[in-house]
Amino acid sequence: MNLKQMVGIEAANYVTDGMIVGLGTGSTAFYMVEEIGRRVNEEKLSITGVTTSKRTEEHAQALGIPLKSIDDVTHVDLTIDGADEISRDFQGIKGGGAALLFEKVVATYSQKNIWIVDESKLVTNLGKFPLPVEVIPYGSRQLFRLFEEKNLHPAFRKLADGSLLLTDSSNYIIDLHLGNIEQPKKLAAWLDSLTGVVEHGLFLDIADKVIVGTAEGVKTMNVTR
Ligand SMILES: O=C[C@H](O)[C@H](O)[C@H](O)COP(=O)(O)O
Repeated sequence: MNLKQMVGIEAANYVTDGMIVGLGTGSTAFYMVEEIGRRVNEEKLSITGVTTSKRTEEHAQALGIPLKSIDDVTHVDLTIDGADEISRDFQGIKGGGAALLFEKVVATYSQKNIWIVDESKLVTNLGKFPLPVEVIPYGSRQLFRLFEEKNLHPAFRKLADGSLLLTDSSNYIIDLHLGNIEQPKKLAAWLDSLTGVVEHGLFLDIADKVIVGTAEGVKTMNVTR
């Protein structure tokens, strides 16, 4: 079993009957969705899933997990999702799989958030992983120029064929190659203030628990704030 599978299965243990569960996106969350699907089918676990991307929606549907839109539930009990980087103070970068917007919406309305990662995602400071910024296409080149002027080293996210990636909401992603983010909250506030920016991948003060897959086994860290 690989590390992503280990943490995916471990996190699925926190799901209990009757819960409304946010289902994250990515190669780690994939294993959590698989395990929840197995429990729904084999153990008759009764839950409602709220997905964070079209990809996860298709996956969960194929496994027979009952789903509702975020707009059709009163609350979300627990969301389990991957992350691209987690700093020592449990702040994160997400969106390497372009799902940051729906992920942040579901996380925001979730009473608890668990992140599942392998140990390579744990960092001292955020920023080595390029920070995804989701922008509407109209005016996106102006934002790109602004990021260039500010030496934020922007790059439009592209598909293998060279065309611009479109998110589930038909927006573009500009990745900022920052190297090191010294003040994540300041940067997040600035990005939030920009017209045309829909969302960014700084997930601050969101995680309640981090489950890490290491060569020595699974380690669970509870976040206290
Ligand atoms: O947009 C994608 C999500 O934020 C993912 O949770 C994140 O990129 C981590 O994905 P993975 O588990 O595939 O490394």
